[in-house]
Amino acid sequence: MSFISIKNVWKYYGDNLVLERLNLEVKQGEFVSMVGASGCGKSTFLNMLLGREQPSKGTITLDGSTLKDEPDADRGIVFQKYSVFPHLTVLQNVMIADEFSKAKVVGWTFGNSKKIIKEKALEFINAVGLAPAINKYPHELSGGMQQRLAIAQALMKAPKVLLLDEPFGALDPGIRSDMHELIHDIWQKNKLTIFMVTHDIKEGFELGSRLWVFDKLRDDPQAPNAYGAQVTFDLPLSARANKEEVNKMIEKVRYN
Ligand SMILES: Nc1ncnc2c1ncn2[C@@H]1O[C@H](COP(=O)(O)OP(=O)(O)OP(=O)(O)O)[C@@H](O)[C@H]1O
Repeated sequence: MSFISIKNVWKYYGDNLVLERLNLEVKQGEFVSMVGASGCGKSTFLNMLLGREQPSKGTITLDGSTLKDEPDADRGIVFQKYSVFPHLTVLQNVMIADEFSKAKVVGWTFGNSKKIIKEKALEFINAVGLAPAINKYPHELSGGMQQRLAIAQALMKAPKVLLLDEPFGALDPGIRSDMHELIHDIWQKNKLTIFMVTHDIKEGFELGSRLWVFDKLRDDPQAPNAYGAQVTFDLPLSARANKEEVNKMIEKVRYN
């Protein structure tokens, strides 16, 4: 049985058919890069995986169960725009990700529970290289550091699936390549299943173990909302393909 199973999924917003006939199986530990034209439904697809949107037709199952219709600890998400709280320090921002889930009954965590959360937070802060900045506020951090903080927050809940919506789009090229190393290490060490939307096809090839291209197979200019996008390419990628291989594959996707 696949870890994530997408069976005949369609998504409409009103009369607008965004996605159609999605049939995909994903194994645990895969890193799926997703590319496609602007507006073709990539974020909509991520939102369905997160449980923030529901398929209009079809089913998505995780570990054999239909996805819960709201986000839960199984699935963490990192957006391009940083989701950190401006009035909290780095340490507080990471701790709060866990405190929210533990605080439902008592209102706030204290004592031993807080100590455990702090130790866990420090571990993730360390893993994303923010140890020297634990007492800094987000406005004192660079864009790359803020994105590292958002990743540490997402990892705090030990998600099985990490959803990345253009996580590095706002970063300078040098910082981007550091972030690529970081996310690659996190993926391998935590045996995560990752779905990443990117506009940078090269980034998609370099990071993913599989690449999906979203596109419309049918398009009617008179009725632009009549057909939805599908996954028109599903390419397995060797882990960290070399540059020459990446360039060849990019050409293949462009000219088909
Ligand atoms: N909540 C919503 N209500 C109505 N329509 C929506 C909603 N969310 C998305 N859409 C529509 O669904 C289509 C796909 O949008 P989506 O954001 O998923 O595309 P995308 O591929 O992620 O685009 P981009 O690459 O520009 O981020 C668009 O036509 C958009 O207007």
